[in-house]
Amino acid sequence: MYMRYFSRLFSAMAGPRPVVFSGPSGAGKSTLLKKLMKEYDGVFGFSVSHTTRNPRPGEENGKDYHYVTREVMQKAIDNGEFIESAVFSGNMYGTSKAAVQAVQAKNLICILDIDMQGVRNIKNKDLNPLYITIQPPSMAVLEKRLRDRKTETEESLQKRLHAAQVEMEFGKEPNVFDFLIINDNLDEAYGQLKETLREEINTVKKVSMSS
Ligand SMILES: Nc1nc2c(ncn2[C@@H]2O[C@H](COP(=O)(O)OP(=O)(O)O)[C@@H](O)[C@H]2O)c(=O)[nH]1
Ligand SMILES: Nc1ncnc2c1ncn2[C@@H]1O[C@H](COP(=O)(O)OP(=O)(O)O)[C@@H](O)[C@H]1O
Repeated sequence: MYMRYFSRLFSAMAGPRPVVFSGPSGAGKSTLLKKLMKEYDGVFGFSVSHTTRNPRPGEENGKDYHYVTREVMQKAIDNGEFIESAVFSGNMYGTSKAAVQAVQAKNLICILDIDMQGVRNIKNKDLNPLYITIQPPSMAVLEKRLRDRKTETEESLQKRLHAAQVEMEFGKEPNVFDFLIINDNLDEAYGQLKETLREEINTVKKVSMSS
């Protein structure tokens, strides 16, 4: 009872509750997140992860990711600068403490886009986020979207598809995610996402209006 009270009080002091987005590569996480952040400017802030993968055309260093070498990333991990890190499809990815603090310092809802290893690791930390999994309607649709995105080589595509099967199973595990959204029709999935986050959005809007 007291524990729950104090953990709520602590969360309130740390600002709004962060939101974790997970799900297979190609499920539509970035598409949905970008729409959300555009519509609700000043409500959400993106936790900019570090990665050793190369930037894609149109991606910006410091906005989509911090693009770093393995050496730099490993050193920062060893220095205790990361909340969590993982290897996905042969590249390192991780959430730095600074990335989350930068968003929380502005009293915004911190959005994390992380894989299932990240979800497992964050569960053991005191971030206390809401967990949302974004899933594709089927493996065939996922493959088509990933191919049409034209960001992957055949090799990295195959790695992503393999990982996607595991991520899809993980999405069904009980007691991991608070919400599951199937991204079939984009507008419908986006509507569900907004509905899911309505309470959080209204809380942040009220606080920013009263300050
Ligand atoms: N654990 C963890 N996973 C991350 C992080 N940043 C991104 N990811 C995940 O890494 C995977 C690959 O991301 P990316 O290379 O951008 O490819 P995409 O998901 O196909 O657009 C996705 O599942 C992301 O959710 C992070 O900081 N930590
Ligand atoms: N509902 C949808 N219908 C059709 N295409 C979609 C839909 N959602 C996303 N896409 C497209 O599918 C591809 C993968 O989406 P993306 O947001 O990059 O996924 P993720 O961030 O989960 O890897 C992108 O090219 C995107 O434009």
